[in-house]
Amino acid sequence: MSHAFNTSEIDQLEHTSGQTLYGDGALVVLKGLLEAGISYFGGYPGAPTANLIDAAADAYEPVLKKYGVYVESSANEMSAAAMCTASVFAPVRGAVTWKVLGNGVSTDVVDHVSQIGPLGGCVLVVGEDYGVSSTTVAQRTLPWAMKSGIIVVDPRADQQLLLRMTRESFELSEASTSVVALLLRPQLSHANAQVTVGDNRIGQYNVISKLKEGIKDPARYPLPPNTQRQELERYRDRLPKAREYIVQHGLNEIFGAPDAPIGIITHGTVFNTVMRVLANLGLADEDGVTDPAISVLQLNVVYPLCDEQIIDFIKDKREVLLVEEGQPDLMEQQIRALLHQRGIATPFHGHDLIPGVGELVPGRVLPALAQFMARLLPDRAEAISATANGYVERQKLAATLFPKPVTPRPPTFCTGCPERPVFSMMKINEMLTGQKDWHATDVGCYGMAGLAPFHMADSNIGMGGGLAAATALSAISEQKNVSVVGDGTLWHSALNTCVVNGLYNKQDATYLVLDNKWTAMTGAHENPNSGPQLTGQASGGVFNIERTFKGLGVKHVEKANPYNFRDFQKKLKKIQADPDPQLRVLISEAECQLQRQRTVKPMRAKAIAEGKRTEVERLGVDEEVCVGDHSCMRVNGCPSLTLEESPNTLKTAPVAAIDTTCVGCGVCGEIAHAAQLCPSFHKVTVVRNASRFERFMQRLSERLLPALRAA
Ligand SMILES: O=C(O)C(=O)Cc1c[nH]c2ccccc12
Repeated sequence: MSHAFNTSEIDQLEHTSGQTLYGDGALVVLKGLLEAGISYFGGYPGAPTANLIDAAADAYEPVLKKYGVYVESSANEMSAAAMCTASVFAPVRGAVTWKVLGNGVSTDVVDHVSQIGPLGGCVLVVGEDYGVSSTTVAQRTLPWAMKSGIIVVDPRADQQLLLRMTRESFELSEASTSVVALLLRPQLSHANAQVTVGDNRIGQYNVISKLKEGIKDPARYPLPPNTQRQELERYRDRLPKAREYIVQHGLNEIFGAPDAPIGIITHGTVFNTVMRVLANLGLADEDGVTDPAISVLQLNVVYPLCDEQIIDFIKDKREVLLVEEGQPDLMEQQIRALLHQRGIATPFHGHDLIPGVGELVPGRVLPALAQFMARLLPDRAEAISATANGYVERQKLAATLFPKPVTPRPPTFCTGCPERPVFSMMKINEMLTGQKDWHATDVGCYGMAGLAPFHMADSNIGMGGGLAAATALSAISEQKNVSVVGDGTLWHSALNTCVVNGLYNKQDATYLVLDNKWTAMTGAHENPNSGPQLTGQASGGVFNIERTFKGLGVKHVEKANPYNFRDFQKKLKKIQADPDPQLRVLISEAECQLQRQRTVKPMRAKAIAEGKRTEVERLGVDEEVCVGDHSCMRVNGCPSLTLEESPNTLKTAPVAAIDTTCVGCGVCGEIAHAAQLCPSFHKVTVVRNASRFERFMQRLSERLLPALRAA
């Protein structure tokens, strides 16, 4: 199925040297991978590189297949990492992708690949997100990579450079027999730009032109005594070769005159923030040309650091400021140690001036940079401080221009989402019985149950670890455990981590499996449960959740449709009342509503255009009947359900109203009834291309109704 890219975008992947490509960072990286001549690509979706998986899926049939690239949607990050072994035992290039938190999932396998060292370029495209715009844990890839001898490429936000760095990552990997992590931050993956491309290459060995056999070399097995030798070679030979490549090929860049008296060192897309702030302070122009007093060393590779390059940059400067984002501040520690070791006395600043924790957005860098520059450029100090203060003042002023604080809009379940009724029911049960269960959830849409109006994700600890997070709690607490997992996370890792663990250790818990057929939260990706593979090819397995649980020996398995409130409620109560102290499973089965609408809407539009009769159901609220108690909303949170001023001036409370985005799932009406009998909800059937008889009846009632009202 189509993911995010249209045909004209994908066609550009075959553009040749000198032609252009317009697209987002994911498309640019995929072009770079083709220019590098990869033989395999895989990964597990996660923001901010889920769109790279989309691009590969959309490009598979028209492009990647022709180039003989093996493409897989890996079961999890560890599977993806394990695939990189192809580059260890054959001279083939390949790339895999995942988000920063996936580093941990992949670690054991990546550590082995990295220790032996790949023969063909091996690149991990990691979605870096220290600003947690799409992630739960603030984390840098750098410390993880350093402990495993993985090279880290962290390009500034410039798509042309990103294309080059994607290709160079493979060269760098081969030159140093090392794994390379190419950081793709949201500022790059989600920004569109035009780039000039190169020619694609076809890998020497691939799906079409196959390798005879892998290189069998017991001397490279990661077992002692090879292990100790590999560790020695990694630090004695391989990383120095990486440094050599980085310097010789100018992967790091200097902006401004290298002998300018004031130096700034930065990395990744933090560079763009620094340049923006310098421009705001009048110390650079909008094109990034800095004031003659300032030069900037941009590290597009943050590990390994190239000692001589850094020393050369710093040694004759008056002062240098390192603008490093986040913790641990490993770049700062390394540079400080290096300066100390070489006896270089240039005053060096870092997190003593720059905020040490959190994303370095312009507003946080500006005061620090202004203070640093004003001190070093006394003749311009007044102007710099005035500009900086002006920004701060204007920010304060802007805040006062809003009459009230802006209403917070936490993310929530989509209109018609089949997961909402499950939490509504549990919330209503809690209200009616006063019994508060412990809800250990996982990573997925259902994690949003932790937000208003449910507050029902008591622990949300890592992908695939939800139920397991409650094993000790189940044993040492009197509270009942009701844990929740989605189908995507179940097949990613929870099946082993939670289910096998819970059954083996006889955990007393109710496990709710929200089976919506998609890895929905990443932007609707295929998982074993969805049917075909990401590439559209048929899957080789049967992934039946109910049978899987029964096969593992779960005695009590129930399955229900969450839109059928009464039946679901009955089964939920039954399973919770089961006194047997072991794992009980309730599967909630209904397709992700967004995905369903993506199939249903075009079909409906076609039917309407063909003059066929169609029906759409919508819910409505009778504003005269609604008393404004909002029981329909309090345990709901549907984005289509909102408030309107009451038409009745005697009723002061705003009434409930449903907008036209309603998909007619009926949950709000059910909730209103379950929470308190509510007569104001009604269902409307919108009929298109109505039959003659229907139109006749409509005209008749239009004529009769006024007469009846008058009577
Ligand atoms: O939707 C996302 O981007 C996620 O956070 C999902 C996800 C994918 N792989 C992971 C590994 C650890 C934690 C979360 C994820």
